[in-house]
Order: sequence, then structure tokens, then C-alpha cells
Amino acid sequence: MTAQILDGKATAAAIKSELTARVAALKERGITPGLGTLLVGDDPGSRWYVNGKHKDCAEVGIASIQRELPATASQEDIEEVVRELNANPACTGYIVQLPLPKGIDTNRVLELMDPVKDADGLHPMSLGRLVLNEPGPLPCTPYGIVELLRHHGVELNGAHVVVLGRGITVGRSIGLLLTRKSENATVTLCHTGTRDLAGLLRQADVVVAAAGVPHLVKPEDVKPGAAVLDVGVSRDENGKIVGDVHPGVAEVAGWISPNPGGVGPMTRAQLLVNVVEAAERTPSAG
Ligand SMILES: Nc1nc2c(c(=O)[nH]1)N[C@@H](CN(C=O)c1ccc(C(=O)N[C@@H](CCC(=O)O)C(=O)O)cc1)CN2
Repeated sequence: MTAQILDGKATAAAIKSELTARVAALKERGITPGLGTLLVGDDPGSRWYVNGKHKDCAEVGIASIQRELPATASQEDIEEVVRELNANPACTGYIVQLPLPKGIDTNRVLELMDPVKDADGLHPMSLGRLVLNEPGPLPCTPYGIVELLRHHGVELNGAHVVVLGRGITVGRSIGLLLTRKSENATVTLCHTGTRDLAGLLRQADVVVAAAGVPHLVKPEDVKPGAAVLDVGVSRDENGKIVGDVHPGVAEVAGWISPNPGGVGPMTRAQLLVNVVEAAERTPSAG
């Protein structure tokens, strides 16, 4: 079997085209959505992601507000920029690019953000809303994965989803999203302490690999016909992406997300969705 492709690039392009019309409608109401970003340090990957977010904004008509601090920035320096973005009326939503440099208390930074402007769905208030199943911004990668599966008609209702990795941007939060009544999946969250990982993987209808371990998911671990989503971003010696999923999995799975070109573009598209939805919740100007 050769797996069908979960095409993140094409799905993201369709979402962006729909958002362009919604942004134009907002502007007619006197509302211009503006995405702020805070990048701390000089990690080339993080810079690439942030630049990509602003490129996407320009494509759909969202204004950009870019803030940068050096890797030597203190907790107070970062919190000062967060306070500025909270108060900046042109910034209707913003993100703090993660990870922050070692020594910075990330949770304290996220908690200081105005939850109304949380474009990443990572503020404790947004995560609490997700737990309570109330409307609010959803974490971009999990949201992107759900939309990617929905767009390709992959059934989640009653499916057993095995998630590898317990980080807050993907692993932990996707469990909350997939177990809502609207998705109705059963989720097993695996991590470095999980016993018999291969045995659990073989039971999965859907695998979400977000462990950051190159080629962790092997062809022999995957149930024939399963959908496999590769979120891992490790790099080889030439800087080329190596995902968490072994290339041979494509011969066993029913669906597979390419990496690059799968979950990454969806993460970016869902950020724009969060920005537009937040702007749509604001009362009209004038
Ligand atoms: N504040 C946040 N920080 C981070 C998040 C996040 O959602 N919010 N997620 C990741 C990084 N990320 C977005 O910030 C992200 C990762 C990957 C891509 C992407 O489009 N990747 C391309 C490949 C790019 C390459 O060649 O390097 C792809 O998959 O096709 C976009 C955004 C951690 N930090």
C-alpha cells in the first residue's frame, strides 16, 4: 500500500483564501486585524517561522507588528515587550515565539499576556477554555492537525489516536481537542516513560508523532491503513528536516503527512484563523 498524502500546503492555501475574504469584510467594519510577534534570540528556525507568519499575514491582509530581543534579554526585558503588545491598539493578537532562551520562565511570560490577544491558544485562560469546551483560540498545531484530517475525510469519531510527546504546543493540548464530543476520538498520550510504545502504536488508527526523535515511528509499528502525522523537526548534518516518522511508513499507512509540507503549513494557517476569529469577536469601530 502507498499512503495517500495529507497535503498541508494545499489545505493551508484553501484556508488562507477563505480568510482573505473575511479580513476584507472586517476592514469594511473598520477593523484591521494585526498580528504581533515577539522573537527572542537568533535561532534560525524560529526566525524562519516568525518571518513566515508575517508573510502569511501580508497575503491575507493582516497587519504585522514585529518585536525582537537579543538572546541575552532578561525576564524583565521580555515582560516589558509583552506589556507593550498588551497595550498596543494596532495589535489585535500576538504570539511569543517558543522556545524562549534557557533561564526564562516561559509560563510567567504566557500568563502575562492579555488573554484576549492570545493568538496561539497557549495562555492558561485559553487552555482552560479548551478544557471546559468553551469557544476561544485553539493551539495552532493541534488545530491544524484536526483540520488537515477533516479536510481529507479521515474519520476521528471513535478512532484511537496515539500521540507521541507531551509538550504543551502539541502533545498535551491535542488530547483535549480530540476528546471533545465534536471529534469524539480516544487518545493515548505517550512519552519517554511509556512502556511498550510499539505495542500501543500498532493499535492506533491515527498516530501523531511529536517527540522530536528522528524516525521514531517505524513501518513495523504502524497498523496498515492508519493515518500518520509527522510533527517532528530534527535536522541532519546538511540542515535538512528529519521527521519522527521513518520514510518506510508510507508503504504501510493509509494516510501520511509529508514533512515538510504537512503539519507545518497548517500550524501557520491556523494562527491566522485565530487572529481573524479574535478580530471578528471585537465590536465594530465607530
Ligand atoms: N509560539 C509558538 N511557538 C512555536 C509553535 C507555535 O505554534 N507557537 N510551533 C513551533 C514552530 N512553528 C510555529 O511557530 C512552526 C513550525 C513549522 C512550520 C512550517 O511551516 N514548517 C515547514 C518546514 C520549514 C523548514 O524547512 O524548516 C513545513 O513543515 O513545511 C511553521 C511553523 C514551535 N514554536
